[in-house]
Amino acid sequence: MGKLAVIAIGGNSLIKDKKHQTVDDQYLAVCETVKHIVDVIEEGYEVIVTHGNGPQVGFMLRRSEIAHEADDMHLVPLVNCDADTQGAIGYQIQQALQNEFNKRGIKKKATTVVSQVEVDKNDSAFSNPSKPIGSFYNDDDMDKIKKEHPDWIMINDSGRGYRRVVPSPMPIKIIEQDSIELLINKGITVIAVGGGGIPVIRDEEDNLNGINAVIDKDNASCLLASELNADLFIISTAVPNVCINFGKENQEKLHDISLDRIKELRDEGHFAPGSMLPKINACVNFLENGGTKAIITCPNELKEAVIGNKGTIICNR
Ligand SMILES: Nc1ncnc2c1ncn2[C@@H]1O[C@H](COP(=O)(O)OP(=O)(O)O)[C@@H](O)[C@H]1O
Ligand SMILES: NC(=O)OP(=O)(O)O
Repeated sequence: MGKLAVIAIGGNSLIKDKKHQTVDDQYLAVCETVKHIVDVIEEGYEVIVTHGNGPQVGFMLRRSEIAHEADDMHLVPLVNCDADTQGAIGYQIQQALQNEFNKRGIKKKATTVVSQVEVDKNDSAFSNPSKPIGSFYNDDDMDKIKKEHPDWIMINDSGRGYRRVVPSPMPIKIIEQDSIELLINKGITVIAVGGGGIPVIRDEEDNLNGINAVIDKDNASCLLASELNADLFIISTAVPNVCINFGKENQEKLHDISLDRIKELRDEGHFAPGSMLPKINACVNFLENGGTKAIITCPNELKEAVIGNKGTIICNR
């Protein structure tokens, strides 16, 4: 097998803005992102694509709640919304990859693996929801939300608006890891641990059971990249570079940076919880687990970042 890259695509990066969040809009964004992923494959990497589902799983949950409120339809549990988004987004990425391979005359196949990820039922995240999902709300919306949904827990998501949060336990084990490895060793481009994976817990009889949560896809992708000893861990998001003083007048892009320096900047509080901080932590964990190179950038700079010219490149040195 050639070099292995795990590329994690952000759920928000598949949705350009509030006016472009239909399924068709998302497919166009997937097709655009996939072109850049295939560029990386053409650079000689076998690729596992992982993806987020933050916005999508929130939309799906809300649809189910609205149908329940309006027409007494049954509710869809959050864990099943995870599974639904994994299938729906995986389908789009798989189809777009296959079409792009065919267009470029690349004899490769793409396959999505429905992935369960084990978590600890005693994870403190279950009593401390922190994962933003669904739509962004502004100050005016918040008055209505407080009245109509007093049970929702809301946070300010990196100054982009308010979002509902749900528990996000740490991933412990990727249940389908062997199948993913088997496929990648056959040269198949795999889409896996979508939405961070479907969270499951293990009971005393060793049975797996779904649990309502949304695993952070950066953490699950890091676990997969570390377990498979990936040569490269890439997080593709909406910004070309990680910045210090993000959103301020003195904002500065980070290019090449060492593991030690990024940890210092993290500890100084430069990276917003719920958005950039989990990405930084995932890269740090990947490098501390033996990885050598992690990249954070946007889809259209993926190839240049892999070559070493763009993006934020964090190295273990
Ligand atoms: N220090 C930072 N540097 C760059 N972007 C940051 C920083 N802090 C927060 N952000 C925000 O984090 C976003 C990425 O997080 P998010 O949208 O949650 O990711 P995802 O693409 O995985 O859905 C960026 O688009 C940017 O708005
Ligand atoms: N599950 C998850 O981490 O999704 P996002 O990357 O879309 O937030």
